[in-house]
Amino acid sequence: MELERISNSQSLKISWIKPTNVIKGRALRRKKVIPNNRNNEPSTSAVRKVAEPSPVTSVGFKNFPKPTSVHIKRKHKKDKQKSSHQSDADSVKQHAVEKEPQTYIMKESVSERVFTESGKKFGDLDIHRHLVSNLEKINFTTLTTVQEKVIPILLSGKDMLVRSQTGSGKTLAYAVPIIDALQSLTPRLKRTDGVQVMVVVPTRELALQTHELFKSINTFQWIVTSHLCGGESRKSEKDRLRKGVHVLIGTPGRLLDHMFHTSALKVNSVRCLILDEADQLLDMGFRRDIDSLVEELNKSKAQEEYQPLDILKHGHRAEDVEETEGFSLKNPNSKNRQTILLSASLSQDVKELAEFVLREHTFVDALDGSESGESLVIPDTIKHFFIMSGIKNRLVLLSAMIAAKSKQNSKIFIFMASTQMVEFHYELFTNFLQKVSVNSDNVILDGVGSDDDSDLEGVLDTKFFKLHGSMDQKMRKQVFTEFRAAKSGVLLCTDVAARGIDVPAADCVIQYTGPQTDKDYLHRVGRTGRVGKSGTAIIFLTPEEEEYIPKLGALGVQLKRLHAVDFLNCLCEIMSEPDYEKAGRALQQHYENAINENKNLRYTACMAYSTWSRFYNSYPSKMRAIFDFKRINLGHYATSFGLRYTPSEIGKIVRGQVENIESPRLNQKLSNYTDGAQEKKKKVKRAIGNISEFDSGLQPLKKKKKKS
Ligand SMILES: Nc1ncnc2c1ncn2[C@@H]1O[C@H](COP(=O)(O)OP(=O)(O)OP(=O)(O)O)[C@@H](O)[C@H]1O
Repeated sequence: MELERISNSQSLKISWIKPTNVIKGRALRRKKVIPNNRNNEPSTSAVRKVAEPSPVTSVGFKNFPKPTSVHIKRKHKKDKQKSSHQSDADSVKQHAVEKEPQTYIMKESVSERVFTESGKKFGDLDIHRHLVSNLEKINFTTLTTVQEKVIPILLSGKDMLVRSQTGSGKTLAYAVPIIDALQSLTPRLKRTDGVQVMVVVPTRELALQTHELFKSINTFQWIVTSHLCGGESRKSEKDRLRKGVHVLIGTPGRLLDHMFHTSALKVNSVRCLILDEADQLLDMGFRRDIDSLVEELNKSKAQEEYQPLDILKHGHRAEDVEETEGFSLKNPNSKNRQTILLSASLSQDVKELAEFVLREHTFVDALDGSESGESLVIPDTIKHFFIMSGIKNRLVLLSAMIAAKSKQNSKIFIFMASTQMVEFHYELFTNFLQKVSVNSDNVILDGVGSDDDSDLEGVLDTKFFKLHGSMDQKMRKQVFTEFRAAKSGVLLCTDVAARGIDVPAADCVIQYTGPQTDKDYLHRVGRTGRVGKSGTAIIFLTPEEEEYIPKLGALGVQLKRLHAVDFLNCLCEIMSEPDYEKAGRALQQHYENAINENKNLRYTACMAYSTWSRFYNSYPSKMRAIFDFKRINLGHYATSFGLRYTPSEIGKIVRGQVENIESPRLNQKLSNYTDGAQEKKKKVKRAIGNISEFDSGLQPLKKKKKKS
């Protein structure tokens, strides 16, 4: 794949295999599984670097913009030689006037159009007019490309494999024809008729979200929709099922659980099975559950053929019914079940699943012309950026970015490696960033835990949310619903929020920890730029990880560079410090002090660091050359968790061997201040009492001139 270096923005598409557009029947034959993309990955050496190595400074925030500042003790010899000639003279300010950022782009890139030129409307479809008017009421008037292609085929009763980019409206593409088909059944559906449509999705949030969409478009009160997703009381779920459900949405485990253990769940009349987000279902290891689910549906269907209910309903036994070629949702006599598989990417696994669950099927690709195939397409409304900083500065840089984005009323997803990492940053930001405040003498006052919180006002006009798999279901539901409804906010999350989740107003995705696979990158960024809206995706990289830029470039994702200084400036206001470097250092110090003084926060930080390092150590082999655990400086990473301990000391704390290490190492490079809680409290008190004499450590904050 030939790459060239350009500096403008273009649309993007990843294409691994020569594409075809619509393949009828069993075109996708089972093949020997070849690890995804192995042979097509470009040699990184064939791709020119994003920026020439810049000289390094090892002091504080001056090394923010140095993409190649590499000071790692455990580095390989070769690398050492390479970096030894780099001088230590660069600075943020110098960097700010650097020439235009460079980007990589695949020579031929195409994009998927969300809406077609035809401008076809829901009103043009042969569906119930009440359904159309309700869709229009909730602002669904024009069909998206995938809807235009999928709805007629779905209504014709064929099995289908659908590939379309994130945020292209796949859910509505099946929800509309399903509701229309169910409303048209005669005699009208009764509660006792059992489940007619089963929708399988990978996560609880997605089950909830999909159900909400069904509820919002369903104007026919006799059609009952519901969702099962685990984490809720099984009893209340059973009660719901006993009353009768027609469209049942759920995660594979919970659906199977009820199919085996809830006699009231009647699945022998399932007419349509939807497997949504198929790539994620497989990535999450649900293949066996899906196989069992399909087998269970088949078994109950076979039993149904001899049940008297069938004779009562249709006046004859199912075995007497002439089997129609191709199932129709609208045909009550059909013995076939229609199955639809939807995915944003087509991996070999997805194709194999398609072969297992689909009968003679149609392949629908939302890309125009014959340019589709085994590809993963990202909306071209998303602009991709990377930001590179020294490892030690990551925490402050993220804080600065949050501050800058919250000024713009952004709605942001921030992806992190682990549950504990999300918990830690949530605690830290809500208590020590959002409430960080300085008094009239420009001395930092802590958030939680300070003697007098009354002076503190939130300095960030944003709300923090957290979402990860270890939260209980009620909480997850609440957070998800609140974040969706919020006008702006910051969601700290694990990959549990990476796929399928639809937060329409989300305009920014930040990947604070790199993705484990390229596909994860694409799904994460797919949380923004939905249905034609614009979005920004930013990935944090360290100099050691810079090879990820050309790797993504080779896949058609062009990354532009962002500069730390643009965000750090926002800290000046928060920290009341005109010099952004000093403001950054002060914030890091503020965090470190808070963590040092607060036992619980300290332990959470240690856990976060520990789980992050396990995550980093478990990158799949294909990514390990870039995210290489052996090359990173773990001590610097400890600093980025606000910890003053060495990695081995952190290990002891996590294992419960010690609660605290008495004299934690001082972060000399970031710290200009004296350490210690007592000392700091004294200083704050002196400042409050208008004592002008400060310890030299606090001088940076004192320097600022009084506002007139
Ligand atoms: N025809 C339409 N007109 C306007 N908005 C639409 C239309 N169809 C869907 N949407 C909106 O687009 C957003 C994305 O839809 P949806 O979640 O179905 O996308 P998706 O393709 O399933 O994405 P992902 O692959 O990330 O799950 C939703 O907010 C949905 O309400």
